[in-house]
Amino acid sequence: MPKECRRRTSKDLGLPGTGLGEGCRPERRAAGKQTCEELELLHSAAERAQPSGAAAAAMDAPRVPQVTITPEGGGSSREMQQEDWGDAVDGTLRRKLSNSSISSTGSSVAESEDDLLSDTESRSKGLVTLEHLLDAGDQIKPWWKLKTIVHWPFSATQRRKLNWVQLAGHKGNFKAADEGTILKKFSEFEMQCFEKLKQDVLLSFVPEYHGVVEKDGESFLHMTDLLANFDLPNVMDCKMGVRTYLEVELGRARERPRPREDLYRKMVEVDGEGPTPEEHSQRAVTKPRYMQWRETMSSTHTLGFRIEGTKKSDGTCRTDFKKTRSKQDVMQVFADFVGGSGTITASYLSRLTEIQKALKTSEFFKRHEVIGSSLLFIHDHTGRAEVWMIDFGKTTALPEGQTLRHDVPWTEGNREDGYLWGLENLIHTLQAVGAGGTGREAADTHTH
Ligand SMILES: Nc1ncnc2c1ncn2[C@@H]1O[C@H](COP(=O)(O)OP(=O)(O)OP(=O)(O)O)[C@@H](O)[C@H]1O
Ligand SMILES: O=P(O)(O)O[C@@H]1[C@H](O)[C@H](O)[C@@H](OP(=O)(O)O)[C@H](OP(=O)(O)O)[C@H]1O
Repeated sequence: MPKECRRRTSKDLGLPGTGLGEGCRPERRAAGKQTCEELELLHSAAERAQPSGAAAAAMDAPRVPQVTITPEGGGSSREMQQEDWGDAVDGTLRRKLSNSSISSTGSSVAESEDDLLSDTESRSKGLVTLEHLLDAGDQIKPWWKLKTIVHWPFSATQRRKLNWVQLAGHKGNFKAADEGTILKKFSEFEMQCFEKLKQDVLLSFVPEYHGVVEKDGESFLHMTDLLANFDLPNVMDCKMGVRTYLEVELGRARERPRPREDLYRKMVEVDGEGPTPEEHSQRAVTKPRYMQWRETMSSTHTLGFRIEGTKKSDGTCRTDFKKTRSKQDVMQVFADFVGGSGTITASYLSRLTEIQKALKTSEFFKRHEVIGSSLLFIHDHTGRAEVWMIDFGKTTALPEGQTLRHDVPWTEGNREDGYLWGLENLIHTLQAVGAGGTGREAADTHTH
């Protein structure tokens, strides 16, 4: 998601009480970022420029367009110059694209580039300790603009640190809150989604949302901790869809390629032959290039979802699924995760079927491009098993009147995300596990 959107302060949003310097990074904004309103404009403009391809074919053989972003000028990054804008068909759009910076992690491309050495280490790999953000005496300002008032009845015992499971995202994105709830770094897109979901059939499949809270000029989304009522939970995060980056990110990368050394290093760690000779020579890759490579290495392209991480009740965590691509590999991970329990598998399947049904009737889902969102699987020894939809940091509204099918191939401009197709494959995969499959015998089942 737009990182600056996540980090916006009350003052950015026209609210009283905090200074721009508190919590956010105004100097980074000034260095060429854009507002969420501008991003919405971008989406609309991109739509006008490339109307929906309305891919009619069912998604049984996903086409993955080759959208390769290569730096200009023999592979070196190029700063967009003011005079370049003169070439633009739509100068406003191009200027905004050149300034955009999008991610759902709360750290901008510029920030990541400032912080190359720590990127890999900064992503959560499982068990984390959440700090309580607020002290008992802190006053929470009502987020009046959003018509949300947050009450904060803190007691000393509730202020203890929380041992928690975070299978994806950047460390530090979450804080502990009062009992049974957590705080996630603010994202305007995610906040808007939570607000809209209040009136949607998907409401019972997303964490309960308690509004926005603010501390030291930084804003957070206050939501239910889905792990709170489990005893030594087993947790799995599956990132849904055939695509993990927004179309607008591609546009920006074309306008202003910014090869990143940290992403190059992450790529080489997994596959020394991943980078092209040019990328090897400059020791950097652009973000969409990295994201596309991640998608093809994992099951995102072949199945429409991928496993991000697992944590088991014995405390072991795994986030090394970058090369888990085939249906049999995915089945093996699931079989291990449910520990052979037919009851757990059946509960998960029943919940997934409910989610699938709700998605097919959801007005919200129809009108949003859902990118980078996950299904969070949680079960424990009591036999309780739940699946929840999380992470709407890159879920963006479509222009008025446009809808998506979510089960047809993506072609640039149609904004399809393949979420429903991925969900169907996920259900089939789990059914195969429930039928006794461990993954080893699945080589002959159909994968794409
Ligand atoms: N409401 C919740 N209750 C319990 N755990 C959660 C909740 N929301 C997120 N998590 C945990 O935190 C992890 C990261 O969540 P999320 O994807 O929302 O963060 P993010 O920073 O937006 O990640 P990314 O950078 O991958 O987009 C999840 O994998 C899950 O383990
Ligand atoms: O899983 P990996 O291999 O660690 O790669 C990260 C992953 O694809 C995240 O989804 C992405 O954040 P967004 O979804 O927020 O864009 C992040 O970009 P970032 O480095 O710009 O944060 C990548 O580094």
